Amino acid sequence: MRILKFGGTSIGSVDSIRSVLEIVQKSHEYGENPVVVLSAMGGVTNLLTQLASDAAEGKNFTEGLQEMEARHFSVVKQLLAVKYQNPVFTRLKIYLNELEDLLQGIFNLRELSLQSKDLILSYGERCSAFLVSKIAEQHFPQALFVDAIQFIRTDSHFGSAHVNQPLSEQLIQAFMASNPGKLLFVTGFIAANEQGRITTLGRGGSDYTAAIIGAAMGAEAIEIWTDVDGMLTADPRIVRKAFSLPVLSYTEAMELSYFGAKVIYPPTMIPAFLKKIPIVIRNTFNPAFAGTIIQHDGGKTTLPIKGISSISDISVINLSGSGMVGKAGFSGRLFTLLAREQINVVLITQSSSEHSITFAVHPADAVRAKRLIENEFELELQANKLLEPEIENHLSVMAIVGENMKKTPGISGRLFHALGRNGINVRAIAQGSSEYNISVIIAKPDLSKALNAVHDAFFAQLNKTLHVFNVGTGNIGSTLFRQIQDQYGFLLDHNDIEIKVVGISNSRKMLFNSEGIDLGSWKEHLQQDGEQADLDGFVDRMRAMNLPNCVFIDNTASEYPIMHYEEIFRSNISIVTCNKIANSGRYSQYRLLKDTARRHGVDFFYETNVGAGLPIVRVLRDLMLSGDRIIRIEAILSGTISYIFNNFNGDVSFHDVVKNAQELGYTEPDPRDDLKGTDFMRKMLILARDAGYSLEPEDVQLGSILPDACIQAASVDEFYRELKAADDYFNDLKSEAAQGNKVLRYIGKLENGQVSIALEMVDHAHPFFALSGSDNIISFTTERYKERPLVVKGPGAGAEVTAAGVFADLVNVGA
Ligand SMILES: NC(=O)c1ccc[n+]([C@@H]2O[C@H](COP(=O)([O-])OP(=O)(O)OC[C@H]3O[C@@H](n4cnc5c(N)ncnc54)[C@H](O)[C@@H]3O)[C@@H](O)[C@H]2O)c1
Ligand SMILES: N[C@@H](CCO)C(=O)O
Ligand code: NA
Repeated sequence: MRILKFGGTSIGSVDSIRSVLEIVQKSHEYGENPVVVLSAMGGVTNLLTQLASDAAEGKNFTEGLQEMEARHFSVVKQLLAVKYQNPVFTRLKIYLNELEDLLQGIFNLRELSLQSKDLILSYGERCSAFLVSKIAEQHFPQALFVDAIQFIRTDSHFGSAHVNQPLSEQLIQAFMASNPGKLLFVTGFIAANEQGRITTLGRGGSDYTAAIIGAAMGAEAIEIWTDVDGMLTADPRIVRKAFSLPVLSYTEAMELSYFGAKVIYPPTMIPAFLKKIPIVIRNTFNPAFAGTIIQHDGGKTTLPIKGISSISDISVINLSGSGMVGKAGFSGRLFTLLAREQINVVLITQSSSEHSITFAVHPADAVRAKRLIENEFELELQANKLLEPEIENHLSVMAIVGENMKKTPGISGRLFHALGRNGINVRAIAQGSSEYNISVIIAKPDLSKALNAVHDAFFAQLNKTLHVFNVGTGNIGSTLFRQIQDQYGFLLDHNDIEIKVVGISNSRKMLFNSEGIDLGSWKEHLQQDGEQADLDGFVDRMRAMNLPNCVFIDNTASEYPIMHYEEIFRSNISIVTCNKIANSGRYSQYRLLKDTARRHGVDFFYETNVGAGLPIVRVLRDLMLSGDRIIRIEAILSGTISYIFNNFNGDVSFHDVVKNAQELGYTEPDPRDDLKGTDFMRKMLILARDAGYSLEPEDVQLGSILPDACIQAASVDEFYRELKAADDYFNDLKSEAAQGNKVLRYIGKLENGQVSIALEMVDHAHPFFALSGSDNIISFTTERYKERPLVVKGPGAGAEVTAAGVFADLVNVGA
């Protein structure tokens, strides 16, 4: 036999009642008649509570009664054939008249006892169960309405009565034996005391009814039909990626329910737990879904934890002082006191030095708890053996739960790594020795970030989400967006990485969307919905959004974003940048940024600072980390100048080749940065620093390829005019080289801690002779690559290869 319990939302509307009957039908086809337990129609219990208190306060309750009638009558009209309607109306009318009389009595007396309130609430379940039984009777002649007051016996603790389990079981068994072959529709939540007065079972009451009947009948399962897909890994309103768990043990379900998950109320599980009857959580609105089975063991699963639960508002009380050290009985007194005063202690931690005890309570209890402690420990306080108890508010508890964590090392490591990497400070920690649960206390504003980060850390085989804030939407930025969009599905399917661009800014506008900006139409969105750009505001907003796995990408050539790098790292946000200015300014700044990133455990990736997407920064880092020593670096690292010299032949003028390079996206936004050698200087400086030399920009010996007039030009346009005027100068250079069968190459060198860059003419014997397009080349001569250097060569400029390099850095964040 199965017990099917339907909550208020499941019978809240005509459509949902239809689904309920289909579910009953299926279950009926499956085997014997199920027992159906019903709550009041959605919202009716609240309505009745309101009516009762209105009546007690002498307020008019007629309108509410009419609403109660209308809700039930409208179901009758829609779901019962006309010929069956009258007797049902009559019976409902009788209930409603009784209810009205009761309310009138309360109104007259201006008094509402718990006993009368239970009686009033009982009409919710009685009307719903009766009504649904009558609708069912049209298809199932064996349907029978049952008022559970006939067989569930409780004490007289009105409002939340205790069930007399043995007696109730006997009565239930007797009732079932005398009603064979019936399909029972039973009222949930309500019962009766020994005098036959109506009582209610408190929170989770209808689930409890189902569990009691299930236990009495040794049911094969108790199905709790609700409006969610079962127990989820986390609160889906906060963690979008939360998913339904197929199997949980009773203990796990209790731990998860204790902190937050409102799907079931743990005490209702006890009768089922004792008889090892599985409880299945199912969704009335998605009946095809299997839901969650709560059973004796947690099932076979590879998941290290089952879920993450939380309480968003909690207060912590901290007690410290020498008075507790080595004093047996101190914590006994403390917690006995709190228990006696009905203060629920959510979590306790004590350090092994025994110098302090920290415990968490609900905020409403905090001040009272502090006063109680002050009274109880007055002597200790006076003698300074105990310091004033301190209350801290605005905190949350987050707990990871699962039986698999038992005896599995590394679980807490993973938890704290995820928290630490995201800059979440842990205020207190508790782990029960049962090892089902590790709880941490954190600041309330961090809760959402913590839940998401920890969810990703434990369920990462399902994917990790990188939240990207990008400044700069020019050549590189816009190409990167296109690449991310093209690659989105692949990354998700094959690497379980999801990239959400949640903030975009250029120098005119900025736009945010924590769900991710549609990269197919970012331009239009930014144009239409963007706010006025403001870099301070952009960074502030990024921090305020407080998203997990957050990455700031700098795709500008501006010095302004760099001023924020340090505070961005301090906010535990990683940075990926193709902007070379940060690493090629003062050495102290380079050092500070690297150290800050390291101290905060976040990534600072800038592969595209040298040779665009070519692996150069990475190669140098690996050489250094593995203990190699750089003897010499020789390189051509200006894609623009490479392109120019490779295409400055025949009749074409130097001026036109430069223009071409700019059109092809090789140059810096201001091409003089390339031609003056500034861009190359920056790259050599970055390499030298990464190789261990603390050089300043002025330490680089920079030979120019431009005549002074071009360098001094006031604007880009004027620069191009000067360039045209300098045609002869460049033609002379070209023919001089050609005469010696040589080519022009702008070559950088690092040797003995010295960096120089100079224009050279090289012949075919030189390894840099044969280059084409915008190719870069770099050769590392090291202790290990001494005879033949390690060489990296390929296109070192252009939007595609650069954006691809930024993209690669991005996906490596947190790897
Ligand atoms: N082109 C290449 O091959 C290559 C290779 C490696 C690195 N890079 C680097 O890529 C970066 C971008 O180059 P690009 O060609 O895309 O430049 P671009 O001029 O096309 O785009 C620059 C973008 O930055 C934005 N911007 C400038 N200042 C800003 C500010 N203060 N706040 C917000 N946004 C701001 C602009 O609005 C624009 O959207 C440069 O740092 C360059 O050195 C380029
Ligand atoms: N402007 C740069 C882009 C690559 O950093 C170049 O020409 O090399
Ligand atoms: Na590179």
